Amino acid sequence: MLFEELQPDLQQWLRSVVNQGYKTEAIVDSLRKAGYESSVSSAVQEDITALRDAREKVAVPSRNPSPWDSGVKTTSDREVQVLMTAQKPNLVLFGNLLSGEECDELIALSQPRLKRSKVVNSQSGQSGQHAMRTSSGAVFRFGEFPLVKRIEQRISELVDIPVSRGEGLQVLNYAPGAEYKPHHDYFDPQYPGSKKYLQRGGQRCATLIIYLNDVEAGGSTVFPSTGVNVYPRKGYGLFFSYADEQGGLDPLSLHGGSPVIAGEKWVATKWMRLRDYVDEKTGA
Ligand SMILES: O=C(O)CCC(=O)C(=O)O
Ligand SMILES: [Fe+2]
Repeated sequence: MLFEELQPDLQQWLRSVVNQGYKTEAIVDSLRKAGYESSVSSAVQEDITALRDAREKVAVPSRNPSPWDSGVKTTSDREVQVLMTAQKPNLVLFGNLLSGEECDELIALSQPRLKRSKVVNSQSGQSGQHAMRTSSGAVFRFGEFPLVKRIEQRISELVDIPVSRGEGLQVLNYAPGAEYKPHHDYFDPQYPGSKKYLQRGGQRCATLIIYLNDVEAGGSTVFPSTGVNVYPRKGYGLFFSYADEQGGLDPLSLHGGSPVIAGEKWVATKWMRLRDYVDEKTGA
């Protein structure tokens, strides 16, 4: 039985017990005790093996000493705080990444071009509106405004990924009730719709979400497979990486923007590729 065909609750439980290191026999045994038929419990054995293999292939090995050990990272124009790191998934929470004025200016620049956000259909590769992503968004071309150029340069120095490997900076706005349901930012190579995206700069390997305002309630960035939950704070940034050169992808990077309960939420997202990114419209 394919992992995707299992009940979502069962998928989540399996991920969690595999991540906690439980042995296959113990997991299957628990399923039997919980009343699952033996045909189901034996069918999930393959899924368990696949989950474990994927975990072992996880991107970005931990570096020792870590580049974040000093708790700050000084770029050519800013001293950014390193507030928290994790390895599974590999993430870093930054403070003081943007000033309050920079956040406000980015929101103002995006406002005239906000449009309902889209998602990519994994089968067809077409992008379109979907209930799983109910934000509005705007995309900037490389260095389109001096502020965008400055932020792109700062991000590149901060996470050590060349500007040329970044997709255009996106600003997203979530009204109350809007959300981005859990998803992976990488393109799963087993789906036909991923092909054309993978051709433009290779796999997506990392994401930086910059929070542009404080949200009154809700709107956290949540990683359901690990229980990590990050609340938006103006000027903070959340970086996570999930793909390596060998094709390893980290399923634990599953994440979403939880529904805004009160107020609104503004973020800027920078997605990064393994190779130089080729823009669809400009071809460069
Ligand atoms: O809004 C968020 O917290 C998540 C955004 C996100 O997942 C993305 O832009 O890829
Ligand atoms: Fe995402």
